[in-house]
Amino acid sequence: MTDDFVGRPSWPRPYVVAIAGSVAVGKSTVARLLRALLSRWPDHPKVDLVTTDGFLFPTRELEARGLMARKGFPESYDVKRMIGFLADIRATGRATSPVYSHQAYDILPGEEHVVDRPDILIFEGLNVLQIGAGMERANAPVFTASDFFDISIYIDAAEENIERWYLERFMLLQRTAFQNPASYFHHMAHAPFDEARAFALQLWERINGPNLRDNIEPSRSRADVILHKQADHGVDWLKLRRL
Ligand SMILES: Nc1ncnc2c1ncn2[C@@H]1O[C@H](COP(=O)(O)OP(=O)(O)O)[C@@H](O)[C@H]1O
Ligand SMILES: CC(C)(COP(=O)(O)O)[C@@H](O)C(=O)NCCC(=O)O
Repeated sequence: MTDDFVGRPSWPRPYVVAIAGSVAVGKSTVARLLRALLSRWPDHPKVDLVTTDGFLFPTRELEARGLMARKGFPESYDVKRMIGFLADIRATGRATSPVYSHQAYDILPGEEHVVDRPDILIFEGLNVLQIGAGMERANAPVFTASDFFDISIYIDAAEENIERWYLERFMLLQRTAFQNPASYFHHMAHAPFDEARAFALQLWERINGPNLRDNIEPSRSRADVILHKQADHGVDWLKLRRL
């Protein structure tokens, strides 16, 4: 009755789990594992997973704004659309998100991921705990993504390990995904090891490393849970802020 009066949904809304952390720290691995584990619980079988790379501006837009070397930085995301997505999930349990392809290195035109009343939504991305630039300004956002989370988990590790995981993943992709002529990095498919590694190191040193230090790590203290990984990906400690 009260819910009818204030216009809240009378069905149980999705429980939203946010997963944050650096590029290559293991967010998608943890998210997929969590999804598989939670799906097994008999009382909430429907678990959906959405990644925030779907809310990156398309390459065309990033190029127009001079942001191709700032991919993953706060200004490279359509934050308004992302908050709108989360607000729709809260209000109706249903929403659609654009789809990003690592192969195309771009948003896929015309494709969307439809979320339809899951019991649990895992919302994964390096920016989920960021509060947006210019909070002091008159046009400061009314909501931040965290307003829509039931629990948030920050995956943490020493930067030297994350950088190594990034380089290892790049070298693995060179032997596999980059071999596909449709891959954005196909020009690296046959590069000698040292050249490919130097290329990946530049991406880390110019984009992902600075983004970790300037924007991602500063959001860590907002997480409910910090899960710290050691060099072999094993979790050596876990901190709970509040539950
Ligand atoms: N538990 C793990 N054991 C072994 N390798 C892992 C583990 N977690 C992540 N990795 C590897 O580390 C790299 C980064 O993980 P990924 O989940 O892709 O990170 P993110 O989504 O944060 O960019 C990948 O190459 C992945 O295979
Ligand atoms: C799309 C991303 C911002 C998101 O990274 P993710 O959280 O999926 O690992 C990142 O993969 C990226 O493209 N960074 C820019 C530099 C690079 O190509 O690594």
